[in-house]
Amino acid sequence: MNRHIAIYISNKDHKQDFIERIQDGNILSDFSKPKAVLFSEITINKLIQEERIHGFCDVVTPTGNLLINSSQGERKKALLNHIISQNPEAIIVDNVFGNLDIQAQAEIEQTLNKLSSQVRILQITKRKEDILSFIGKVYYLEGKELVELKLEESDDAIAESFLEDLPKAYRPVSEKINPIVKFTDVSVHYRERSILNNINWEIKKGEFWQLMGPNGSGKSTILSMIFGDNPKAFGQNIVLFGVKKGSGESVWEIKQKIGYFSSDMLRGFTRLDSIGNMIVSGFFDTIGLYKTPTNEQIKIAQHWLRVLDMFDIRKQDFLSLSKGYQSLVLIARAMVKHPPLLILDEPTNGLDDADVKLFTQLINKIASETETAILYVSHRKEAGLNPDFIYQLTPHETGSTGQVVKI
Ligand SMILES: Nc1ncnc2c1ncn2[C@@H]1O[C@H](COP(=O)(O)OP(=O)(O)OP(=O)(O)O)[C@@H](O)[C@H]1O
Repeated sequence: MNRHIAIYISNKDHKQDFIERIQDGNILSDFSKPKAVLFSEITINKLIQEERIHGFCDVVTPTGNLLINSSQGERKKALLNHIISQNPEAIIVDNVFGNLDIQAQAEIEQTLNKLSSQVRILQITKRKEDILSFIGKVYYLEGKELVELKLEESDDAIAESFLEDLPKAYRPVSEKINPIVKFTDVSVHYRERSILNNINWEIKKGEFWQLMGPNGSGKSTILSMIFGDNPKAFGQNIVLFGVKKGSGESVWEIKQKIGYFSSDMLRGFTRLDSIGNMIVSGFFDTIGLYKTPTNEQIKIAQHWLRVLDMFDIRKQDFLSLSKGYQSLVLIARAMVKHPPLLILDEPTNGLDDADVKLFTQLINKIASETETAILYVSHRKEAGLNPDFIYQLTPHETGSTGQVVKI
């Protein structure tokens, strides 16, 4: 009999609590601690905490960098190698492919496949397409009970959502701000390692781009030079919104023109705030509302609430929403000021199948109804999400080069 099982969960299932119940032996006792080891971003975040406190942790990356200075993929591969070296009886594999590039996904699937002849594997997944090939039975949660799922019989269709038009531009994107982003011969090194080599790239008004590249190829480095205050941007030929980076504009001025959403943000919000306040706070780039919004700002935020069909629950606590609905609110928060550029950094990581479909509908709507350029960074090509162009990074010894892939 096949000993390996998957549990297909949704965002309503409170994954972390569920995993803790398993680890404590309250359910599926073959996978309790210390028999089973957890392969999850939850483990990686705990290890990074350890690094912050002690300056090191037991998991060593191939580059020798601390986990905190490693790319998402490097972290995951390092954790899996560490787990294998511990010779566990069983492994709980959570969100196995999140943040991994196509090659790393294949490598990890192969490693787990090999391990599956000696080690029992319990996969926890929110995406059907991620279910590992050697899994025997798939279950879902009904309350606290596990019920077998017949994949071929399950129906994932969702209704058309977001029927109301998006609000008109708060401040229309000026004709003069074009291109929105321009990199000319941008190269980056960390110590003696070359990361980016002569990147030449332009994002024009209203364009929808996907930035792709293997783990560690420099995607986050590019984003941090646009959105963050990465010192590596200093002295480079980067023009953002018509102004050369480093010529006097503050990070705050740049952030005013960018809407940003990353799945990591879902972990960052802990304070109690209403859904409505969360959206309005996007005008001020703050978490929580400290300034009094103008009537116009309130009207636009209310319009977004209606688009999301959340007007009637606007006073409800943001944290009471499922992760998928929190993502939609945070995208509205990023868009409320109608920025020239919307950055979506691994936005679907951790979302379930139904929420990804809602996300896709909302992003397609933003792409078709606004002048905002979209920069979407992900390894996944989500079905139904249609960027105009892909900018592909290809790693070399001398740093990654980039090329535009026509779709
Ligand atoms: N502060 C730093 N010091 C040293 N090396 C760094 C630092 N920040 C990033 N790197 C290295 O630069 C490389 C590019 O990292 P980056 O996070 O930009 O890649 P990525 O394409 O976003 O990867 P992923 O898809 O895995 O998130 C990695 O090898 C990483 O280890």
